[in-house]
Amino acid sequence: MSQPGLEQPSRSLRRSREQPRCSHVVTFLMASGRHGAQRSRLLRQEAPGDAYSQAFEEYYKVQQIVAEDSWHEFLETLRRPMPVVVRINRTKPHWKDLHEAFARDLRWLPLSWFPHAWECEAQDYDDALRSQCSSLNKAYSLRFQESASLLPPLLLKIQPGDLVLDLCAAPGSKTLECIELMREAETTEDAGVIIANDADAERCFELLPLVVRKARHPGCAVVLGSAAKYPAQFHGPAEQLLYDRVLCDVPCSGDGTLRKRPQCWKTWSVDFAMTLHSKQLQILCRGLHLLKPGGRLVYSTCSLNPLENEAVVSAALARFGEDVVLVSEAAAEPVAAGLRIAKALKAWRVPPPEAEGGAYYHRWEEVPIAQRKPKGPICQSMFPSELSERAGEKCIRLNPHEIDGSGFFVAVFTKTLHRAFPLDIPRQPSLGSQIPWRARNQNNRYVLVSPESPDVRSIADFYGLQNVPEPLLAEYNTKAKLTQLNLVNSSLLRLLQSPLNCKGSPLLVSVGIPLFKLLDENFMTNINVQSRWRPALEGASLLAERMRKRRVLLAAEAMRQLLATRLLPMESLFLLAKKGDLEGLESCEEKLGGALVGALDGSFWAPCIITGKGLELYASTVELGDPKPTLLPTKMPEVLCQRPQYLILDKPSGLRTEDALRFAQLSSAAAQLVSRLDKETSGCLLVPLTESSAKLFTEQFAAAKVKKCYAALVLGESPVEGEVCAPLSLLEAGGGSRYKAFVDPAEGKAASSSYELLWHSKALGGCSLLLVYPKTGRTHQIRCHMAHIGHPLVGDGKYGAPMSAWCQRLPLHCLAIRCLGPQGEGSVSAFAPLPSDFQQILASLDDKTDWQSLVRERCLKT
Ligand SMILES: C[S@@+](CC[C@H](N)C(=O)[O-])C[C@H]1O[C@@H](n2cnc3c(N)ncnc32)[C@H](O)[C@@H]1O
Repeated sequence: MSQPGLEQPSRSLRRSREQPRCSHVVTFLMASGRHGAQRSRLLRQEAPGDAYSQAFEEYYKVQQIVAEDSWHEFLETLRRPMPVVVRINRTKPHWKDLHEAFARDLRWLPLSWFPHAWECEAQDYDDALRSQCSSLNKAYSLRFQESASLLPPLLLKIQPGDLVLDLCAAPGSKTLECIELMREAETTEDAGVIIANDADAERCFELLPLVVRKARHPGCAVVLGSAAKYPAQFHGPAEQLLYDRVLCDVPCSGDGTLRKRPQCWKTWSVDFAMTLHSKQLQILCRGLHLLKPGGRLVYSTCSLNPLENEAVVSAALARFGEDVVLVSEAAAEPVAAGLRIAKALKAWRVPPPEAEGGAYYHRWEEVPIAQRKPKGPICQSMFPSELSERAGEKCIRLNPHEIDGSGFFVAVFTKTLHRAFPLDIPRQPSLGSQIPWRARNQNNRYVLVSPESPDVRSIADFYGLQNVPEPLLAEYNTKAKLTQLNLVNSSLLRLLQSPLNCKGSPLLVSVGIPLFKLLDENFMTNINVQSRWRPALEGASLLAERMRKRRVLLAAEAMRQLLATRLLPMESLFLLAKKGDLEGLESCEEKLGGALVGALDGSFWAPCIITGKGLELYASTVELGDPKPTLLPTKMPEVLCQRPQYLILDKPSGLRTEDALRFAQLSSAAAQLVSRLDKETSGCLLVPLTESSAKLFTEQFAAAKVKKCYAALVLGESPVEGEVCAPLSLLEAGGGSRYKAFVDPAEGKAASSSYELLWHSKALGGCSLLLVYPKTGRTHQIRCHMAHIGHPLVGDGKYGAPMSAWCQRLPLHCLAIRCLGPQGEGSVSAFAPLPSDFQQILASLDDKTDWQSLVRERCLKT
């Protein structure tokens, strides 16, 4: 699965999927003893949007969708925010740069089973990262996609040249993923067709074409129509056109995605899923009918409900008999690469309608007539059958707590035999070279146009186009005026020309890649007709290869200016040309009209118009994106000391200890954690690089033999020196960091810290700079001990200090560390100078003191 030529991050850096990330929460809840109920309530109250539904819990407990001992973990996972997952678009020229930027950024982990997808914990996904990723998403350098939803296209196993039908495509994430997979597998540019169908007109017109065109695939068409009635098409009088791959990502109740939409807990109901079952079954059956023998169909939902999943699959198996089979080992490769899948259900029960209440039904015969379709919501196909055992064995469930994502269901079918449905005999004769969709519905606006037609010739002359790309479909507006030329591939053209049979009239919403678009009538009224055609963004790089005229190249700085200001004035064009920063202006004989503007290295093309003002950008900069997209550098630890057996890092505030470890693992895969610093605390972090040094350091930490010195800025005037001996326990708490320590004389673990006062000020309400020497290393020890003696750290809201606008980080820094080193290496020691953000806080109290020297001298003296 790895990409040749690009180094993959080491496997050792990948998070083990065997250890769910919420395991500490679960362990905590299970081991919570007498405080258990109270703490569990605490968590529930703090869950986003009060994420709780009694009906949900009752229903899924009856259905036994997870093992009893996983129930709490399952529920708690559904209440936590999800990690953010992005998939890098490998059809973009600079995708490797972006991939490497993700690899360098310690906040992101690669998804082991999907190449070039990256995952970031919700708490690390701050506003700056969100805005960067959202720009990259708009420019289609990457795509946000939940990890579970990456699976269905992968399991389609798309092959070069496949005909793919995506029956429920909007908003188009999986269509895009299919196109990317298709491109990867393609041997020629022309191969492969994907039809993106959806029944929602608004999504189909407004969203889907915009999304799928981002992939610039000439073999992609968007169709508006009901999946259950998707038309049959024919090669000849009797040979039905069948698809190699069909995706049925059906509309569903979506309760697998409650983590993403916590507001839906409130509206969750048993009845909703019941209304969807029949529609899902119809869509799946239509998909199976349109599948080629030997082809693959993937049925998927983001629902947890067996009525939408296993029941639909069992019913379809019953309808198609031996003609279709479920693929076992469908997810073998992703599983081998680390994806955790769960077995599907073999048995389930059907609930009575919510308003009726009562016991759940085991068998169809138990259902009262009034509750059976058409009077009631229940139908026979909702019940398990003798085929459910087989379905349960081969279908795949992705459980939220096992993948730390959404709940998902996937079934993969293949077909052994195609039987024509009597209704699918063609009623319409072939229309030769034309597109029969138009004959069935005049709203279908596409007509095949020859490159030799006068319209196309005049555009080709204006732009000096050698070899007009073809086949071309002309798009007409409602006034029968030609407004757009689209490039399709020959496979898509063949498919669109095949006679079709349908009662309704599906609508071709968009086809292929727009190459040229007609400018609006009100724009530049003084130019001639051919100048009114401008290159479209989607076809820009394809046209640039063939255009001999109206193709302008800009140096990087001039390109940046054009993108920033959207206009390069006429005077500056001549100046740029004189300096050699602009080429090709002379090719725009007819000065006004469309042009393509590219970076000098040819990697980036943008449609423009030359107007009386100058060169104007005619595309959204958001869609164009950054010519060389990347991520801003993240915080990295510094290496204070490196020996074969260990590293001492200077961890910046804001970086998690786990991320510092991943940095250390770049030196040695055996690096491990034997101590921690809070995310907001900076300073010395000792990381052993071998098993023997890990053992040695662990023993010393346990025996309180590791000497540490911290700088801490606390509230109030502290005594000149002192010692706090107060046993500590941990309580789960909300906010970014999950734990809170509290002094617990009865059951706490022994903890002691001594301190000395370095400096005191009455400014800003009074505060003291201390050197603190923790003898033990309990979680939040210094923060809790200082709060305990009435001097919490400045701004440390978790331990009772008010927020301080002038103190933007936790003022706690581990200055020095010392302990016994591995044999032959003497003692281990390092000093981490006060970081600049800590110094700035001190400077806002007193900008005359040399804080660095003051702290260093006192620390090293002791
Ligand atoms: C789960 S979403 C599909 C998500 C999409 N595959 C993606 O990955 O972006 C289900 C889609 O089915 C569409 N839909 C609902 N009923 C339909 C029908 N009868 N035929 C086709 N599409 C339908 C909805 O409009 C919705 O866009």
